[in-house]
This record gives sequence, structure tokens and C-alpha cells, in this order.
Amino acid sequence: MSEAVTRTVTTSPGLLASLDPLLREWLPRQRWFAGKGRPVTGFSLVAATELLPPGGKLGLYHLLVRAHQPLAPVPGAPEQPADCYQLLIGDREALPPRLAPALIGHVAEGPLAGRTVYDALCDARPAELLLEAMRTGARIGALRFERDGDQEIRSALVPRLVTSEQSNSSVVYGDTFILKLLRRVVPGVNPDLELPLALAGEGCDRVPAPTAWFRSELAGESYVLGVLQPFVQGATDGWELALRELAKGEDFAAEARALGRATAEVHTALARTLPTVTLGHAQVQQLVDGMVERLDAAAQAVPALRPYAPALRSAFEALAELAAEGRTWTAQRIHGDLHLGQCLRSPGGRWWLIDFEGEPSKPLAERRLPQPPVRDVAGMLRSFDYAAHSSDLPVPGWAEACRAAYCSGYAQVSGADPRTDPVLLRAYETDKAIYEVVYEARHRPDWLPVPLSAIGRLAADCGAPSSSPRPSSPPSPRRPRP
Ligand SMILES: Nc1ncnc2c1ncn2[C@@H]1O[C@H](COP(=O)(O)OP(=O)(O)O)[C@@H](O)[C@H]1O
Ligand SMILES: O=P(O)(O)O[C@H]1O[C@H](CO)[C@@H](O[C@H]2O[C@H](CO)[C@@H](O)[C@H](O)[C@H]2O)[C@H](O)[C@H]1O
Repeated sequence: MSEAVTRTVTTSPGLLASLDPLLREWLPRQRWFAGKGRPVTGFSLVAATELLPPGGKLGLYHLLVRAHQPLAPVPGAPEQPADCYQLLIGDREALPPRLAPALIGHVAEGPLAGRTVYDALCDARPAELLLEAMRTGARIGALRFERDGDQEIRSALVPRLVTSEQSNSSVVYGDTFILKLLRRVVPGVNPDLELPLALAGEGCDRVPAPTAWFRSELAGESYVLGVLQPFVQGATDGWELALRELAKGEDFAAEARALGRATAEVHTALARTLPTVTLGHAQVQQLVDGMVERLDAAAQAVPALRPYAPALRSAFEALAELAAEGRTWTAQRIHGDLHLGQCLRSPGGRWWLIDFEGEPSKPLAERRLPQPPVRDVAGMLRSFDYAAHSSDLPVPGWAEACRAAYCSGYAQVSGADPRTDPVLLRAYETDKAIYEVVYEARHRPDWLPVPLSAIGRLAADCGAPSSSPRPSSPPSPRRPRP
């Protein structure tokens, strides 16, 4: 038992009832809130733990809450299974100005009546308490803090919240560690911990090795809640770097080649340490069915996609046809949501891969399935295209040169050039672009023209069957401000 956190108090549901009206307003405004576009109609408590440091009260509650939302923004529509969110709520009499952006609201009634509540991850003391709990391997109520005994964690590292756009929330401790606090949590093995641990065990140094992590054990199920990793100091992410080079009209091919090599190193290490499977006709047909289903759902959700749907479908059908002719593919564990923003370049020029959570909107079981590694390659190829279409200074041929260099770097290490399997690559690129259309429509509507322009190109490439008319021209992208 830790000395850092000596007592825990499991709070009553009265706490959540008193926070309910404030959370209904605050939660949907958070970047990491997954249920955008549908109102929150109520909350239910999964777990609540009051964290108490030695020698006194801090006013800090760790909550796991389900946010109930109807399926469509229509009164009376049926609810879908409620997402569970991890919240760290602080309470104070009033907030100092530095914590103003963290304000959740003023509580009117219940156990915290009269208090001001806020997102405590923005506050130094609560963030320090989490680090201390990981350092000491604390057990607090249902919370279990664990660590890699071989990595030293110094105490008293100064925390600061990362303010960039994220699907979760991160805190950097003294430029030494970074903690990712997962926001939408699900029970089960989380690939964001599982894969970096497996890679570290395999000696692959392209991924920061997890230093510590914490989980909640509830009703026989384990929820991974946070992962602490070494902080790559002075790093720039691939997206920022690519846009910077584009703005100068500079070539990025050498970096793209290095990224291809880094991706292949990670793939080879994952294939060595975790199971691989052969995908035959039935399995590929299943993959294709999933792609077609996602296309149909996306076309429902985003009307601008509809004219392209028949041509896009033919990219998936071409893959099913190859499988029907007897082609097989090897599937393995992969990153699952690879793009330039998931690659960090340290000042010495070394590339790192981060964020192995997979596509956050997909169920955990699906994210953990072995998949053709080309899926990650397709994600990166889409990302070069994204960068080229988001830059204020278009450089002709920039994306194409990066895409070619990335594939050749990948081939140098893996021995297989993804371009030699064009049907598979095109199916995955199409699937990714469709995902991006939905993602942008939901999260950043200004960016929608970027994946839509790729959809236009992919559809035109597909040689749509004569029964499905080709779209006349792709939409011209309106450049978002990155
Ligand atoms: N080990 C690390 N070293 C330095 N910066 C990191 C590290 N891990 C993540 N980051 C920074 O934090 C940001 C968010 O991390 P990420 O894992 O992508 O979170 P999310 O899943 O919430 O999007 C990244 O874009 C990167 O800038
Ligand atoms: O939050 P995550 O990093 O897990 O990923 C989600 O958000 C990404 C955007 O932040 C999104 O990526 C898309 O935009 C990027 C530019 O901002 C671009 O480099 C990617 O190629 C493009 O897919 C990602 O798809 C989404 O899952």
C-alpha cells in the first residue's frame, strides 16, 4: 500500500447527481468526447473514488461515468450502449485564474453544494498525486497502479497538461515522462499498453517503452486508464514537420523513407512476438464485408460521399475477387491508426511511433485483430496526401514523392514493397479515406474537403462498373487551417 495516498473513500451516487447538470453541459464540449452531435440525457456511475493525500483533504474525485445518449438527436430515439468516461474532478471554494480554463461549474446541491468543480488534470497537485501513485505502485479502491521495475521514476517532477488536440488527455512530467489518461474507457486489454509492452519486450526501440500504468478492477473486468512513458524531448511530430517543410517548398522524401523504415521495423517486431494468421477467402470476404458496411454507414452519415459509393465499392470487390481466385495474405498485429501525427522525430533525426490505441471509434476486439500490415501503410500514404492538401503552398508532386519514398523505405526493411500489391493497398486506402470523411464530418467539418478530394481521386481510379456512373469531378478541397 502506498504512502502517497493513504485513504480512499468510495463516494455515494449523490455526488454524481449533484454534478449531473454541470457535466451535461461540459462533457460534450471536450475534444475527447466521443458522442458528438447527440445530447447527453443522463449519467450513471460506474465507480467513484475520492483520492486523499497524506495529511489532509485535497478535494479530488476519480470517476468512471457512463454518458447516456439516444441514437439520433430525436426525442424518444432508442439509446445505444453508453460510453464510459474517466474524469478527474477537483473541488475548490473558488478557482485561481490559472485554472479558469478547467472550470466545470458551480455545484448547486448535494455533497459538494457551494463548491466550484474543475478538470483536476490541469492542476499540479492532483497530477503529482497520480505520478506518485504510479511511482509507489499504489492500490486505491478499485484503482491499481503498476510499473516497470527496471525504469526509475524520480519523484517531484513538475507536471504540465498537454494542450494540443487529442483523443485523450496527456500530462508531461518535467520533460521526463508523459502520462496519457484515457478518456473513453472500455474493459479489456488495451492495445495502447499491450503493443508498446510487447515491442519493448522484443527489444524494438522505435516506441517509448511503458514506464508505468494504471487500471481499474471492476466486477471482474479490467479497464486500462492511463499509461506513463518516457517523454521524447524536443520532438516534433511528423505532421508539424511535414507542414513546415511544405511551407518552405522543401522536399520531405528522405524523412518519408526513414518513416517507412521505422514502420517496417515495428511491423517486423510485432510479427515476431505476437500471433500472425493467414487470411484465406472466407477471412478476406469478411474484411471486405466490413469495408462495404463502413462505406454504406458513411454514405448514410455524410451525403457528399453518396455519388462515389458505387465506384468505391468496386475497390473492395476487386479484393474479394482476388481472394476468391485463391490469393492469401498474412495478417498480424499492427498500429491500427497510423498517420503523420503519430510519428515523433527527435532532434537527432530519429523517428518514433506512438499511440497504439487504434481507431478510437472501433470496438476493442476489432482493434486487436491481426490485420494486413498494408493497412498502416495506407494510413501513412493518406497522411502525406492530407499534408499536401492542407498546406497553403501546394508543391506539385510532393505527396507522390513522399508516398513512393515511404514505400521504398518500408521495402528496404521488410523485404516487401506495398506497391506490389495494388489491389490490397487501394482497398485499404479507400477504407481509410472513408473513415476520414466520417471523422472530419464529426470532429472538424472544415477539413471535410481534404478526404473528400481523395475520395474523388480513388473513385475515378476504380474503373466503376458501367451500371454505376462515375462521379464527374471531385470536390475541390478548401484548405483547413491546421
Ligand atoms: N513519448 C512521447 N514523447 C513526446 N511527446 C509525446 C509522447 N507521446 C505522446 N506525445 C505527444 O502527445 C500528443 C498526444 O499523444 P497521443 O498518444 O497521440 O494521444 P491521443 O491518443 O490522445 O491522440 C502527441 O501528438 C505528441 O505530440
Ligand atoms: O486522435 P488520433 O491521433 O488517435 O487520430 C484521430 O485524429 C486524427 C486527427 O487529429 C485523424 O487524422 C487525420 O488528420 C491528420 C491531420 O490532422 C492526418 O495526418 C491523418 O492522415 C488523417 O487521418 C485520425 O484519422 C483520427 O483517428
